[in-house]
Amino acid sequence: MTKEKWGQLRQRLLKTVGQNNYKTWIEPLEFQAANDGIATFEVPTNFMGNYVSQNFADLILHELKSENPEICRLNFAVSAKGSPRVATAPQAANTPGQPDARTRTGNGNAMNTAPLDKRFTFDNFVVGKPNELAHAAARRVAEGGPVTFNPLFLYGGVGLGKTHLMHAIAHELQERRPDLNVLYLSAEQFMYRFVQALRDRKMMDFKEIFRSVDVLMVDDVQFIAGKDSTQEEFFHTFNALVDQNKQIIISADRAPGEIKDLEDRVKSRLQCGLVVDLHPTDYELRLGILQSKVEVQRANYPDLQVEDGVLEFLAHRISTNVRVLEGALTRLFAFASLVGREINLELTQDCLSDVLRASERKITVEEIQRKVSDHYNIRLSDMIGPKRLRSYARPRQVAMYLSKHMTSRSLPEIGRRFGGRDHTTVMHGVRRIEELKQQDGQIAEDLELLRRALEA
Ligand SMILES: Nc1ncnc2c1ncn2[C@@H]1O[C@H](COP(=O)(O)OP(=O)(O)OP(=O)(O)O)[C@@H](O)[C@H]1O
Repeated sequence: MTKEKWGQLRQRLLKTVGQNNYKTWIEPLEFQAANDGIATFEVPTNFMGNYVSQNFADLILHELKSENPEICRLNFAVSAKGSPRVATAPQAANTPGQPDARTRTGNGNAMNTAPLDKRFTFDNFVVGKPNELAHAAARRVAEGGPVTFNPLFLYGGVGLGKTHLMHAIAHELQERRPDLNVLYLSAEQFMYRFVQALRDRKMMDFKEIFRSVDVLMVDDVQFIAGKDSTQEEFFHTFNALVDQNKQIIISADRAPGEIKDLEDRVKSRLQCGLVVDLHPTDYELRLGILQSKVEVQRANYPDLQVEDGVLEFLAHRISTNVRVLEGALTRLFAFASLVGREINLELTQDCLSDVLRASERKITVEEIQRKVSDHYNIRLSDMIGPKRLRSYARPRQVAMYLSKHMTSRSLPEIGRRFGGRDHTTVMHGVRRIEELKQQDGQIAEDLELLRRALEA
């Protein structure tokens, strides 16, 4: 393998990954060497190395193997050259430290932004596997350096920390780049301002304010779905800022492509930067968050002790979202302080019995069948019935797969609920989806979406 050969191979990747991904992630990789089956690339940042390794490693390996079948692993080494090279998506970057001539100083702008929560800082954000990529991307944008991905689109289920990260970016930018004009608001506020400007015939002012920010942050963008004029205005604002190479950060409860009633052109704009997902929390992350939030509670209740095992118990039992977890802890401290008792397992079960019961909610096979048939737009009776057409069989297999993984039902029990099918049919269906999940991005996306909807 030589650098020249890599130059040729990566052209093939351009076709597979598309222009935007190619420019952002593949082009900046500098091939160094291939030794002992390991191909080493130099990357401008750790973040880029991680992202490429998680998302494009298989494709890159596939191309490299066509040249040198011995290559079986990739290694990404951060460039020692210092300043990161900027991937050019979609415009050339600003030079850090040299604000654009149009930049207005300070944070005060004529538009009322949503107030930032002082607690939502990077220091208070606990990082684990499910949110590490979102956190790294947010940190990167918060440096206020060259615009590498525009927009940064953060999405995830309820209470997983999207707003926290957005505020953390805004706080950090205020600190590092006080010269930048940062505007944070919810999509609802965007719409409200827009409607107000229309009503007061102040559209020119509205446009002027939104087009003169350096960083625009819009939270919960799914809110503008179905609101045609607001979407239209948002689209123009978005384009104007991207044209000026101003950073845009968006959050939503789902991926751009999954937001119903959002115009295709808006979806496609939202997808053209970096889209990162905050995954549902795992046990370790929940425990980490609880430990960090206990410290906060201790400031209010310095005399209260938490017995060993309580946090582990909560992290196990409350897996819905971080907001619920946080609320449970606040309640626990308040309750313990009122009754003058130590926080132990018994008190926790007494005080939080309703929260714990709610978290025990069991997902049923019937619920899964309903959700899956809605998702694929087929009738429930066709999903359960005998028809073997692919358009029914695939959703049926998806529902079998989810039933196997999200309920405690055995294969024969699942079979019975699918029109009395044999357990081997269920097993075959589950295996088929397991295979497809690896090969077919659409199936993987459907599964993730359905799992989230069922867990919500
Ligand atoms: N990783 C984390 N570390 C510390 N706190 C967290 C973390 N994730 C979420 N939280 C806390 O959970 C609460 C809910 O988070 P946040 O409001 O950011 O969620 P969200 O994803 O914006 O939810 P929604 O979709 O409801 O707007 C906040 O108090 C936040 O500080």
